[in-house]
Amino acid sequence: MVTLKGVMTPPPPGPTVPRGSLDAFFGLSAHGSNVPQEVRAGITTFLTMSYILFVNPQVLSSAINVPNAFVQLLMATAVAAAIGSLAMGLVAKYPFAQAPGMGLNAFFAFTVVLGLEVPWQTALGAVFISGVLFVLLSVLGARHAIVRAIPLSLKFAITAGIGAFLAFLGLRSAGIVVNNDATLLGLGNLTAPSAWLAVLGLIVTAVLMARRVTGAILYGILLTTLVAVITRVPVYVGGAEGALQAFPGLTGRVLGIFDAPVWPADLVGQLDIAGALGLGLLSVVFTFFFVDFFDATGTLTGLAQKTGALDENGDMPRARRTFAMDGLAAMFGAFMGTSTTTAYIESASGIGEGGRTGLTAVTVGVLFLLSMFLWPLAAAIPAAATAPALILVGALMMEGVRHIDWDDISVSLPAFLTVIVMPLTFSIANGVSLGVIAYCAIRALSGRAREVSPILYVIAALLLARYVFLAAE
Ligand SMILES: Nc1ncnc2[nH]cnc12
Repeated sequence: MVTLKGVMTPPPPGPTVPRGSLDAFFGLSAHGSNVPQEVRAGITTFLTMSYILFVNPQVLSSAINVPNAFVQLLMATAVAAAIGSLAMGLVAKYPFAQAPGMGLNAFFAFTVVLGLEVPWQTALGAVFISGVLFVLLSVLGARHAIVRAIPLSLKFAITAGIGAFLAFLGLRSAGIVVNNDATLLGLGNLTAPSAWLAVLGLIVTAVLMARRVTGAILYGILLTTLVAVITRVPVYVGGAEGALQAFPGLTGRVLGIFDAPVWPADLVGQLDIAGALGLGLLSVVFTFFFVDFFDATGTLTGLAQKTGALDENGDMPRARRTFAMDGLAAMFGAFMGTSTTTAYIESASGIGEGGRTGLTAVTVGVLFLLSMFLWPLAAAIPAAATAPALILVGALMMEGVRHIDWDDISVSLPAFLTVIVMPLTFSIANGVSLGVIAYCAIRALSGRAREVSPILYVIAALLLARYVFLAAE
């Protein structure tokens, strides 16, 4: 059995008397934090997730046909991320930022719109309905009951799996791990600019962290960006010259870093909820809901664990509100014209930087709003500069696996599957699913059926049914 004894992070020492209204609202000193620390954490999280401003429009514009689709989608992404992060910071008061999720956007574009030929407006309606379901389950407490039924060993494994997934995202975005037709994955060309920049950033950031420099991750990102800009290596989308034209922020013209926001008028309010309620779309709505549910459950539990916020039972304070904010963000994002907005695992980088309260998420929200003006500057941060943060945070999130009982195969195999399946299938939801199914199956068939919560059996059966159903489609 895994216990939380000796695992919980004790509250950091520090003053506990609120020193101002910001302090009182967010509980800064109670969490051993302060305004500069939270703002620094917010900037770090924003920088590690700012890629979504460009990647989400890239993915969605293949399915959403409106004039000037890329820029309109960029604005919709920025507003959805801003409102989602502000809501999380102000209502749930956790340092968790939100944005349109990877994976969910690809499912939206390639499977639902291009594959099933569902109009994009109807697909947005399906995202909205899945958000409503999510909020209802959260507020009614059903989601909480499900999370409570998940054993602690799997919760640690979920955090570690997300860490592995994050590291994989970083290694992949830097071109250190690449596609290989024979082996699926292989080592990239380490002398390519993106790869060597990321390796440089990784070493510099790790050394700064080893020397306990506060702000190590943020300095690592900024330093790597500076090297990229000074050396003008082709690490931006479209190569060096393409990047200089596409992102005027790189040309050195001070005014070039600003650009006027464009209101995404062709996207806002275009969702077709009535169309999505049709019976034929039930499985699409269910899939959006299911993936978001387990994605968010994994992400939020992992992040809460990382902030040291879980109580002695492994439960998260203010869970209903927190999850409701995730569902609400999905609803609002669909209204803006983007696929499911959800809590971001990249928030772990800001937490690693000391972010403990909602002020971190509020900072991220404000930066997303500013990025509607400053998006050319945000574009100056190459993926190679944020990759080291993802890899390092991934390493930090592995820490919990030491509390898993590796001598008990009924605990270790499900935990191991949870960890390994997330990066290998590019999905948090798949990792959680296979872990839960394996846990129930092994316990039930090895004479320990009663040690598992009945709720977990029901979930495992539903998850299994979903895989069978998917395979039959
Ligand atoms: N779907 C997702 N869930 C959590 N964090 C993410 N970061 C990028 N995509 C994500």
